[in-house]
Amino acid sequence: MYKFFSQIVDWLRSFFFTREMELSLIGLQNAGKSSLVNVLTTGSFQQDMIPTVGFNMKKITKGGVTIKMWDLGGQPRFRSLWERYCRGVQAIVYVVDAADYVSIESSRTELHGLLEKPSLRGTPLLVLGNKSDLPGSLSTQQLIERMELQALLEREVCVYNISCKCQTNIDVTLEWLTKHAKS
Ligand SMILES: Nc1nc2c(ncn2[C@@H]2O[C@H](COP(=O)(O)OP(=O)(O)OP(=O)(O)O)[C@@H](O)[C@H]2O)c(=O)[nH]1
Ligand SMILES: [Mg+2]
Repeated sequence: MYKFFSQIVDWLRSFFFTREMELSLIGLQNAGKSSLVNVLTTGSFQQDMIPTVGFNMKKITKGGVTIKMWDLGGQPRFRSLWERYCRGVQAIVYVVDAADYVSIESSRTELHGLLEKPSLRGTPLLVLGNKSDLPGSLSTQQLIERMELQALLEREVCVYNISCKCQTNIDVTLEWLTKHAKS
């Protein structure tokens, strides 16, 4: 019932006060970017996902903010697209599989390589350690260390542990995003 009323309030608010933002979801294949988009747009999690080919775009309106999300493919052949789709967005959302110790180094290298691009200087970064439901997944502190996030000095950086599967910390993620909308 509460959900129903909040949807109506969102819908009414969207006519009068909607602000906008654009963000890009980046990260290695299998990190859970498209799963996050699904959870944000439909509220549901799917185990069997098809890897993203190129990119997809989805829009949601939450809390008076319309968020345009570019969901990029994480396979090596699509990573050259990342910079282009991160230019001019209000936030870069970098998703990491926090339970995959093998790929974390490659994830760190890709992130730092991307953020070196002058066109992305100063763009706020939200790092999401996904799959916190899996045993042994990295804590936020471990993620900060393994991803060398303390070395990123020229921008706002925030880190959360999330689980798309259990919908953990999806609310704080959304809150962070809507705070970064254009005023
Ligand atoms: N246990 C668990 N599995 C998850 C979670 N989020 C996503 N997955 C699984 O991880 C796999 C990859 O998810 P996707 O959302 O397709 O990953 P992606 O980052 O979009 O991958 P690409 O499109 O190839 O870049 C799927 O099997 C999902 O079911 C989570 O929070 N917990
Ligand atoms: Mg995908």
